[in-house]
Amino acid sequence: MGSSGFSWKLEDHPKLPKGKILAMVVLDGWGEANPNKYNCIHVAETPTMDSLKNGAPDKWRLVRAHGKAVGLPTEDDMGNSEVGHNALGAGRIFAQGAKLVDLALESGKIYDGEGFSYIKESFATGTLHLIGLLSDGGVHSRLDQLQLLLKGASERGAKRIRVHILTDGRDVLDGSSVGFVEILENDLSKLREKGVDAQIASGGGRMYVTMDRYENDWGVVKRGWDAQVLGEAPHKFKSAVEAVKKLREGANDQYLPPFVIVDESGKAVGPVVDGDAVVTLNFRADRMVMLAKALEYEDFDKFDRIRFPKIRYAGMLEYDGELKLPSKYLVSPPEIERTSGEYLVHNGVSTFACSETVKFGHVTFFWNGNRSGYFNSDMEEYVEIPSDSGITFNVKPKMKALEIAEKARDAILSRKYLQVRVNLPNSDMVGHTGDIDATVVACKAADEAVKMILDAIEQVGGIYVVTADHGNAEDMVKRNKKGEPQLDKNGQIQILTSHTLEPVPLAIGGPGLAPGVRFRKDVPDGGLANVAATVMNLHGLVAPTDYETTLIEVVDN
Ligand SMILES: O=C(O)[C@H](O)COP(=O)(O)O
Ligand SMILES: [Mn+2]
Ligand SMILES: [Mn+2]
Repeated sequence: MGSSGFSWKLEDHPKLPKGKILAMVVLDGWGEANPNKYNCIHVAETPTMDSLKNGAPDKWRLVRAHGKAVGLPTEDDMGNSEVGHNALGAGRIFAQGAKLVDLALESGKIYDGEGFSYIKESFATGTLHLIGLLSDGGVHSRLDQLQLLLKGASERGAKRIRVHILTDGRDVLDGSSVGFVEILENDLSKLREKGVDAQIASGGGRMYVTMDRYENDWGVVKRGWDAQVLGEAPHKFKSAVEAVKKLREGANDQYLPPFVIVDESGKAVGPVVDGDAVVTLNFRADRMVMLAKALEYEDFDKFDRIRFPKIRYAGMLEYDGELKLPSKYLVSPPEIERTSGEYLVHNGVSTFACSETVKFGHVTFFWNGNRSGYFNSDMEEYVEIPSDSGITFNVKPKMKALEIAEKARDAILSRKYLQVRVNLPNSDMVGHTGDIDATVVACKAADEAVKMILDAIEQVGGIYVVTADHGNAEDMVKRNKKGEPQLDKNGQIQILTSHTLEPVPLAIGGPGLAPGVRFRKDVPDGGLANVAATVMNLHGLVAPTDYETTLIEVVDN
């Protein structure tokens, strides 16, 4: 015990044994909603998940996975992977990036911080570049925060501003990009009236330009770099509204090719040059870390940057607490410390975690409170299965679910680890494409993967915990206030590519689960943050007192 009285040691649970092998399965984007034809989980054959739901009613329940339950600003905020895995892993609810940026902008504190002072040094002679996702999705960024920052920066001396937009269509409806660009253009023209030289300089669809994650495909970041920093892209336009309208003829918002805005003489209006300031607008880390590395690291070999301008760069947030990246940021991230993963290794629970690349950081980095690397490499093993790159996942909806399940199975059967944790990406990644038939295939594949893991748990006499981080595949249509599918102006239903506000299932079981364990009835509002204490109990440990309460009780039979 340290002088502060803090100790990593957790008390033994009075009734539950230690030493059981536990599988922690997170189905990404698997919510619970009314059965209908837009509910791909309902339409798909999912016998394993169905049996968990119908087999043992006191061992299956729903938990909240959106809004305030996961630290988001309002109950209208859908859940997402970052906040969902943060809550699952940390066992407490932290005000998340979206909320912290809101507060910093509202109070004006964002302008008093070290990050803003740093970029401000460039305002007198350089250009301020803002790069980020342009939508009101609230998952990675929010339009209103960009609007406030534009106003705030111009009032504080930014005389030349260039915005590099990434169109969304993933956390918001496909096709909505045009409207967001129009709003931004309107704001920029008002700034110009006030004498600020403000323009959109480049753009592209988020999944094709810049916002790759976990180093799945550096080519995506390079495409962005070329447009944003070098001012080079295959498509050149005089206006961003025109660019997006035109490029949408060939691709959805998420996949628009890169473009640059050029002046009358055909010259790009906003490459990044020595002496400029750059802010990456996204508060969420996973899809900004790669660009942050390209902007910040002197030594960098992921692609040829051609030119590495000397700039003052700040992230909206610090994106990686372990790497301290970026070194300058406008708003401090939530301090997610003492996560369950760190406690467990201190209490003898060896851990194996696995997913494929596109979700690998979810069960490691997000799970551990936005921290990369191991807590204790002797007790942890994290395995990444390479994802396919350069495709949209409706083309291969089974993704690597089988391979992930096999790795988990082998880890369970090896009896080397007391916790085997996986993320199964299918329902989320394919759900985001908006392809309903493919999403049905995806859900079935995830269900089969769950079965393989539960079978292994059966063999070793272990325990399973199956849950999800937020909804997605259970509702693939935009609905009106009455809950009916919403039609667009051509009378077509509007496909919902985004996550949802639905709760997610939580199931426990397995031969190692002590008799008498069941879900308590007195935590009806339980959310993802309650899962960590629950899992600690199932490892035979009592959770720290400041964790959200456990969802289980042990009754004498
Ligand atoms: O980044 C994405 O793919 C979406 O914006 C959110 O999905 P995730 O939160 O499930 O990663
Ligand atoms: Mn997710
Ligand atoms: Mn998702």
